[in-house]
Amino acid sequence: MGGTFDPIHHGHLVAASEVAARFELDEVVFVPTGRPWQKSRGDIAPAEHRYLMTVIATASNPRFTVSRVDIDRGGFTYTIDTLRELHDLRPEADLFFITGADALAQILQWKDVAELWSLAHFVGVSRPGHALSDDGLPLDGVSLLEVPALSISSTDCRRRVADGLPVWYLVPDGVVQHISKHRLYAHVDGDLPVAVGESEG
Ligand SMILES: Nc1ncnc2c1ncn2[C@@H]1O[C@H](COP(=O)(O)OP(=O)(O)OP(=O)(O)O)[C@@H](O)[C@H]1O
Ligand SMILES: O=C(O)c1ccc[n+]([C@@H]2O[C@H](COP(=O)([O-])O)[C@@H](O)[C@H]2O)c1
Repeated sequence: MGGTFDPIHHGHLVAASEVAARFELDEVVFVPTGRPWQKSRGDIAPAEHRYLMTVIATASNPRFTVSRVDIDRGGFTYTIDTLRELHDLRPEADLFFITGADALAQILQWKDVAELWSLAHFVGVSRPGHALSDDGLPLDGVSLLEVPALSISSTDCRRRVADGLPVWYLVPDGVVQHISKHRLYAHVDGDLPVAVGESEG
């Protein structure tokens, strides 16, 4: 499952858990983006913080792991590169790529989209507020799955932190503590950096 995970929340975790159960996956690899080219805001939290929060959030599940491939590659993150790299690392694995309904709706604009279908099977999951559709996508390349609806977004979590509202139970407890310890999201939608005293690496 690829994502900016800024921060990772229970919507991501429930979606991953449900896909793993329905498709009988051995492992779900969470891949935090390095530099997501389609997210226009300039205040994305440093990749190392997004990586650490993803590790913290997934640590208790033996089937969940986290990959640094997109962070370590540098430059903008494209799923075609993610899948090629994961395939090279694990040539024996059948790869599935989990995407929410909003991301799936944009997929025809992704880099080298025609090649994506040969590298992984895509699983589009439902997400409150977004229509889940495979219109225009290859039938054998994509499956759609209804997952328990959690109306949580990273955007809303960041805003809540900036407004002094709790994010307990929206994100895992350890992620609440990481955000608080490093004063992430103290400012959003402004010119100030996301993490006080740090910049995007
Ligand atoms: N609540 C949710 N239910 C199902 N899928 C989700 C949910 N939130 C995010 N996803 C999916 O998880 C993947 C990674 O999402 P991402 O890290 O961009 O989180 P986000 O909440 O959409 O972030 P932001 O609000 O910053 O855009 C995407 O494919 C997205 O569609
Ligand atoms: O490859 C692309 O062109 C592309 C464009 C937009 C998003 N993605 C991937 O989709 C996943 C979810 O992205 P995001 O920005 O919604 O967190 C993440 O793995 C991104 O790298 C990929």
